[in-house]
Amino acid sequence: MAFTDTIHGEADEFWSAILDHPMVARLGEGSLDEEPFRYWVRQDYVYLVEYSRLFALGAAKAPTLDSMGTFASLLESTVNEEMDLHRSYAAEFGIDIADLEATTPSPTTRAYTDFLVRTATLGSFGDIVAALLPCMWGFNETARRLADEGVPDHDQYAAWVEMYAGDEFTELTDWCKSLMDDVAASATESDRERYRDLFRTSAQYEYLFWDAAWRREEWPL
Ligand SMILES: Cc1ncc(CN)c(N)n1
Repeated sequence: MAFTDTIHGEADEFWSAILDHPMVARLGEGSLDEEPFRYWVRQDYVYLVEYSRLFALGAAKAPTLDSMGTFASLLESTVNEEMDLHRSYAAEFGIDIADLEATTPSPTTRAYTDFLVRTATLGSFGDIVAALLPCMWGFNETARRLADEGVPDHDQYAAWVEMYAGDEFTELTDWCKSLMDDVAASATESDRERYRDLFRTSAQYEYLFWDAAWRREEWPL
């Protein structure tokens, strides 16, 4: 059985919990207040800077030229397309780019990105794919399920749903799933156990990232 089929049930529990979170549910309904969303935009921008390093490290460790090329284009599209969405949100909110880039990462952003970059630095190519998978699968699944209920009647939230439910992001997610399946097919049982653990950790952080935005989490001192 393909690796992503073996974790499908568990993954689904994470995506359902994320969908039920009030931050996500209200974004989908178009009723989310601007403040938590502004917080999310700032935190996600600094998250994406570190997340992009995952692609650079993935390209460096890629076992084939084909996967090296895809990691390079994922790096390019994150920095120039996905982050453009955030730059356009910032412009609409009157936040300038220097201010956006100077955002202090929250405890959750810091912990999540440290986990990703540590995994990419010390781990194998398979470890990188396992830690990356929930970032793509989770966003794509969340946005597609929200889109199934109807695109929110709110320009900024509609743009969010359209970007992450769109064909390009869906294709990249499918590619990431099949890459995970290929890597896991030739891995040992203990490698597969580690991939599962890395997948779970990133999926937990995906939930916590939404929750931190909802609570507008800050450092205590
Ligand atoms: C926290 C988080 N996870 C995933 C994605 C999708 N690249 C994102 N923008 N932010």
